[in-house]
Amino acid sequence: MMAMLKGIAASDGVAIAKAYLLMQPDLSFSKKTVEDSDGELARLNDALAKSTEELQAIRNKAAETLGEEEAQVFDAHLMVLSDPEMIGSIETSIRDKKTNAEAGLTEVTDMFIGMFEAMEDNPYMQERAADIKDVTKRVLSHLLGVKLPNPSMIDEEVVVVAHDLTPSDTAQLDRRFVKAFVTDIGGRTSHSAIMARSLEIPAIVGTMDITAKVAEGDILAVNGIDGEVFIHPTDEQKQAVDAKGAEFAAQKAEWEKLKHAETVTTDGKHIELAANIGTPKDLDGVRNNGAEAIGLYRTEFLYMDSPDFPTEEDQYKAYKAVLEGMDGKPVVVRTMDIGGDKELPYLTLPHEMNPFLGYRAIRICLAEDEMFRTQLRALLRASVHGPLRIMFPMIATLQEFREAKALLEDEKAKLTAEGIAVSDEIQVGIMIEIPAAAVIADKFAKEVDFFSVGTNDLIQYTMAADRMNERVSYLYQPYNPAILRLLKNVIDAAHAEGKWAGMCGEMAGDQTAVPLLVGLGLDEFSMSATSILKTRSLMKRLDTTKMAELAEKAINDCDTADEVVALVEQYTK
Ligand SMILES: C=C(OP(=O)(O)O)C(=O)O
Ligand SMILES: [Mg+2]
Repeated sequence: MMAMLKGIAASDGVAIAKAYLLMQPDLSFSKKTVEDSDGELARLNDALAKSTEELQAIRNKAAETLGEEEAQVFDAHLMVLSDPEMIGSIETSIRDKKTNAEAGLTEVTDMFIGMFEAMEDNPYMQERAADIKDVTKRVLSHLLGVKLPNPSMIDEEVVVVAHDLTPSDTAQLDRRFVKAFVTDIGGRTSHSAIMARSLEIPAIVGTMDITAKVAEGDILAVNGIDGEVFIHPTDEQKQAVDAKGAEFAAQKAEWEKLKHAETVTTDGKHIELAANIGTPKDLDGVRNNGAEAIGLYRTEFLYMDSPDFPTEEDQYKAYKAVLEGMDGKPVVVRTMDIGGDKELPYLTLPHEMNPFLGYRAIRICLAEDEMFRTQLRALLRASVHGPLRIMFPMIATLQEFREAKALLEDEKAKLTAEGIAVSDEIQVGIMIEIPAAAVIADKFAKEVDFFSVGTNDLIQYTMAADRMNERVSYLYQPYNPAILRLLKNVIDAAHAEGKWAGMCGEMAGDQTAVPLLVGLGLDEFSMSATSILKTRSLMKRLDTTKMAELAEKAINDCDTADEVVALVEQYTK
């Protein structure tokens, strides 16, 4: 029997290629007494040499594809490998204690890691501890003869199979070679899934156990449209997946024709279709998909792509590039939203039971106000290069908004006093992604210039269903009447104060949600660039009066999400 696994369809497209397991191998070993110390020392030297060679190759590849600065982290690893004090101590330990190389290595590196980690106030030493941990893993893998995965070194066509992919793993994937990825865990709004959609890499998440069912090199046929993966596919299964791919390509070609078209409903209402980006490099995709604006620039990726906090100048350059690249079209830049599933290697955050409910986004920014001020200054300086809209994430209370806005005003006043030009037209808004803010949207609407609803978080907080957890994905219900009522409250509150309401969560590009959102009067829809053209195609078939009736019925008459879906189908037939 050829196995078929179902998961959550996270990024459209199909692929047939062999599996590349991106998994941490088992690096456990037992400590042994070995009389032949010379033999163990030779094993150690061999593992050190192989690790050096491997790291040099990874370093060169990183310099080539990501730039010299990004490659520097590997220089730090190479330095650990050639540190005479550490290597000398490992050799002494192997010889004097007559242990195997694995035990000698970890005894010494554990000691250094413990010592550096204890220097809690010294970020430099914390980083050294992380470097030593990484290098120890690599040397151990050679001693044990197992493979450490290196996503950046993939140079043939593969389907990446992993338990989970972090956003930084995903950023390293080279789409020339990585034809798809499939994971055990995750949800449609995990950041790796969102990134797969912008990179146009077909993806399936939340299969539960693909890593237990697939071995390195197994052929996989991935249908990212329906969330199906075939292990050792038969010829018929391959043909079916290829046919699905061809059908999708034909549909994409149809949508392509709308690249320069206006987004207007059948009754002539214009709706702004915007794109979400993570870096200025995404601008090509934005232009190729005919976006009318940028509705969300997730600036935390600028921080994640950098070996240390990006300087004001680095940030200014990135924001300027995006504003200029959009050629006069509006750009919503969201201030840093680290935390949850997005981590910074150089910002040690406390380990938390519930990171999505913890220290993240604006909460960090208001506490680390110097870091925040740097970003605000960079944004204010960039504001002269195009219509900039600044947005604060994870706002729960009015105090937070006021405090953030006051810091912005303060930096603006300082820049002006220094004679540096700042635009007077900057709009300042917030993400609505915490139910508390959605409920008192009327209060916020008096003070902000706009709202952008972050449904990825708003749904998880409202339904108490982790957006990353496939086990509760059945509760992650964008069409639940509870969510629709919250959205109505937010949109109506904005309009009552003459403000605009947009949405930059994934729901904005969800084809079942779009008719409802048009009916609720949402002004701006921001989504992965790759969803724009199909959404434009859909909007051009909708009538706003009919959709308003649909939305009203969904909110007042439907009891469940399923009933809402059935109603949408009836209204869009
Ligand atoms: C757009 C959102 O922000 P992020 O996905 O980055 O949390 C959201 O929460 O909907
Ligand atoms: Mg969010």
